[in-house]
Amino acid sequence: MGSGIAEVAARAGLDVAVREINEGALEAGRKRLTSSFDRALRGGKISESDRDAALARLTFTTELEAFADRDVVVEAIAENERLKAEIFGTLDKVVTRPDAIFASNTSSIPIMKLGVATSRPEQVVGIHFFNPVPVQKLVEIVPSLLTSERTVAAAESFAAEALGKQTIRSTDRAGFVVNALLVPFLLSAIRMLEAGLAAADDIDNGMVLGCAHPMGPLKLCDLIGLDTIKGVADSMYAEFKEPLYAAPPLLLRMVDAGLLGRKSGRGFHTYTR
Ligand SMILES: CC(=O)CC(=O)SCCNC(=O)CCNC(=O)[C@H](O)C(C)(C)COP(=O)(O)OP(=O)(O)OC[C@H]1O[C@@H](n2cnc3c(N)ncnc32)[C@H](O)[C@@H]1OP(=O)(O)O
Repeated sequence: MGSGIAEVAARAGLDVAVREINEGALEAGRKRLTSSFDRALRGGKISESDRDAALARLTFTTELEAFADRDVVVEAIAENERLKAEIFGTLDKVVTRPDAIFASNTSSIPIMKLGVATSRPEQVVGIHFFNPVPVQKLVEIVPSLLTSERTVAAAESFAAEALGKQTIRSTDRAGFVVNALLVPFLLSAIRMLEAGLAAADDIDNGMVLGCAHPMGPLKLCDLIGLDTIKGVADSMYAEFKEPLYAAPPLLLRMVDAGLLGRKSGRGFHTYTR
């Protein structure tokens, strides 16, 4: 989702620094961004000169130090609490702006856990985007118990006024608003497939043609990434101990097998990249 967030911010006229863990990941991210810009160009959503201007506003780096002077930093790494807390601890040391906003795009990890990894928990907030970021209008704004009202207002203004998204506020509970409703539905679809009740295409067609969903639940799992679904389910299960949030064995096996959905070429469906 990081590339989608960077794209939306650059198209909105902001100066954006993108950091990836190594050169390979950086190149892959740059390619994703370029092809998404090209898609917007083909679809007539952006002119060639606006695309070039947006691309010129993006810088790519492997160094976290590039964020020293930033107003807003949005973390969008894998759903792993330990890694996210480590990144927030490092960002706290690296970002020199005293009033910077430290945001996480986490779907399910408590913002409080990330806030207390810094010396500035009042400046840490959830800014949660949805896939595909350039298309979905919603952003969830998630203050922790220690987030200041100034930070929440700045996060809302960043998402709504700067990026043109629509915001809702959520309490800092795993899953927030949308995933608390969506993830049990997606896990139910996986359990239905696992139980042999119906084929993947039939489950997907059922919800698309019967309930007018834009895509079926198994295709949506593939779009989000099966590792991400597992990470979100694990966080929600850890928080509430509700069986409906427990990742089904089929999901666990597919993640172990590297069948992660669109990004790996195969999940519940197969994709050509
Ligand atoms: C896990 C979490 O924490 C959070 C989450 O992300 S939960 C997931 C939330 N997302 C969803 O539920 C997605 C539901 N699905 C959809 O909205 C749609 O199926 C979809 C937008 C993904 C694709 O739509 P579609 O009609 O099947 O395909 P398509 O016609 O190719 O695309 C529709 C539009 O979206 C654009 N689009 C599709 N994928 C895109 C992408 N990856 N990037 C940019 N634009 C994209 C297309 O250009 C097209 O735009 P126009 O209508 O202006 O031409």
